[in-house]
Amino acid sequence: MADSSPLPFLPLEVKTHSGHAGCITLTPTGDVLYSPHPSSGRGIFGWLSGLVRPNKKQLIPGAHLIGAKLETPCRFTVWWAQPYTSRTGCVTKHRFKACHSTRFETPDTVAAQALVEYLRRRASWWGRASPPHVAAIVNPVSGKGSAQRLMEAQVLPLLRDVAGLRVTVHVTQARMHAAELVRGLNLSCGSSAAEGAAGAAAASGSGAAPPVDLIMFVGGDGTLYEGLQGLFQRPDWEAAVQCPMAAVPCGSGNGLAASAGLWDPVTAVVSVCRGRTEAVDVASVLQPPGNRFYCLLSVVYGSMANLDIGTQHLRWMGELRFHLGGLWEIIRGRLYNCRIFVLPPAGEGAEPLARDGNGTAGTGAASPQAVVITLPQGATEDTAAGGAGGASGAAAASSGKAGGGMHERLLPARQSAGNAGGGAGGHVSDYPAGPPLPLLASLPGLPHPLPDSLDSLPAGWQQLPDSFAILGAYNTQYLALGARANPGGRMGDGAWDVWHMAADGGAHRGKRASGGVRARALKVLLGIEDGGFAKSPGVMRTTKARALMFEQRDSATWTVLDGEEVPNLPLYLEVHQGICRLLVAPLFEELD
Ligand SMILES: Nc1ncnc2c1ncn2[C@@H]1O[C@H](COP(=O)(O)OP(=O)(O)OP(=O)(O)O)[C@@H](O)[C@H]1O
Repeated sequence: MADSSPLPFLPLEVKTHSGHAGCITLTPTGDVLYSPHPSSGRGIFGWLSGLVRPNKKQLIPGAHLIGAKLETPCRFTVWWAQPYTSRTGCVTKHRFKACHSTRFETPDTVAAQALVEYLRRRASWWGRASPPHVAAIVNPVSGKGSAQRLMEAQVLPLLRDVAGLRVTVHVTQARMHAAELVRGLNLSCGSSAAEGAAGAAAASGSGAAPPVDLIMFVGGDGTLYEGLQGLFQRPDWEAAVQCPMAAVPCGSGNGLAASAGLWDPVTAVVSVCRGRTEAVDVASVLQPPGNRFYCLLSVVYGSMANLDIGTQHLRWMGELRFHLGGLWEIIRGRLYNCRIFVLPPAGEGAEPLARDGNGTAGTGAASPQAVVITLPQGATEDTAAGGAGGASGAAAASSGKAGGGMHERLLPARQSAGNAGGGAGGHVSDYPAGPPLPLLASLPGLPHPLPDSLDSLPAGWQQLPDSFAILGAYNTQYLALGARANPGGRMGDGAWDVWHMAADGGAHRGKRASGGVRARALKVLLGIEDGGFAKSPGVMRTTKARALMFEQRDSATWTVLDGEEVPNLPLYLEVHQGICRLLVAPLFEELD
């Protein structure tokens, strides 16, 4: 942090707000030092006030600086981020709070301005000469509805007034508005498409907006998910995906923020100032007849979906709703049917499964399951379907419910070109263009419905059991601030982790989970906050997947991408390794 360049405005003579005189300098190691002059108080009153408020040296470590705030042309405070830790089970969370010095006054307004800008540039401008431009997309209804207040009370004052960053605030007006806003941004790493510039100008209500260096989502995971759709819909998506994204936790779950170490809004702001990013995988998800979604957090089904979508009416509770939903699932104890095939990374096999004579994966190797959920509206357990016929019934029911309407508006559905190679899901060429899908493209067609066995699939694919208590595919470690559902996961390793608690075969092929399964599900619930459940052998299994095919065969639940419901149709997922950049905390580390 040492700075050898001459700083003509230093040392700067100042007075503290209590009237003591002193000077501000920089130490050789880059720390900001305020040193009071001896006997600098104003006569007897200064001496007395010195007793009450000792006029001491203040040393602000350069490594912790975030900037300075100019309150008037001649008054300013110096700000830094104080590191502290909190602990959840075995996880140590590195966090920051924002602190500021006493208020300094100087008649030399030019020097004050120069010092403030110097400190901001050195601390928070990512080594640039001019401040980065942050586009903040704020969802006013996420979480308990306090995102906009947090933005105005905590985030904006620090980012704009202390760090000196350029911040453009866009408040979402409706569902999917975040996608529209991202499509319209003029990104510094995107093309200067007229559409982008015009959109940004319109969105901000001003003239031409400067190019955006970071897209910051102030809300929950759903807000970022919607923004991600917009990013990949841009004609310049190949360049645009290089623009880092940040998740400021103001939603209910905030799994992405947690997975990046942004535990609270202030820690997120400090992380923006530090500007550390990591490459993260994003998965393309294809759904017939022509929809393509992008997600970077999770695909969940059954109990994990129900505890999220089934508790939307409890949104006012914040994250507590997920725990209550999970508990309810355990009490009800239900198993869910689906069909799932995974393609593990080369050299890695899926969990060994018993096979019957015709190559179908059996369920004998898996152990009991857990539990479940709040049923989708109008669904009863009796409507749960176990076969392909049931799947189409479920799909029909869901298409009435989810309708795909929101998504189809976003990603206009195209009619499949046909059964290319025999799959009614079509071929990848029938879906919107985007990042290449070599694994799915190598299939003769996207099978719809999914086959009963591996026989028609190329070598390498594996089949998982078809009845689960818990099933989720995760990219990141956290699903919510208090749910480390994927301990040890790596969000840039090119594979997603499929966690499953499968039915036990025979006696447990019905819809009810056994007592043993409920007990294991309870272990998951109790140990999910820090991921401790994974240390108990046999509670859940995990399989890595570069691609997967999934079909819902139970109408009593939902399929959910990054916390957002998608139509009840087969989905085909392929991971794009490290395709996007995510802002992470300064001390970010993915734990084993
Ligand atoms: N102005 C708005 N009015 C109504 N809904 C909106 C508006 N802006 C965004 N939304 C919707 O709000 C929903 C919830 O947002 P988000 O997912 O960010 O919060 P959350 O569900 O509380 O958090 P998490 O996903 O982390 O659990 C999203 O599905 C989004 O479509």
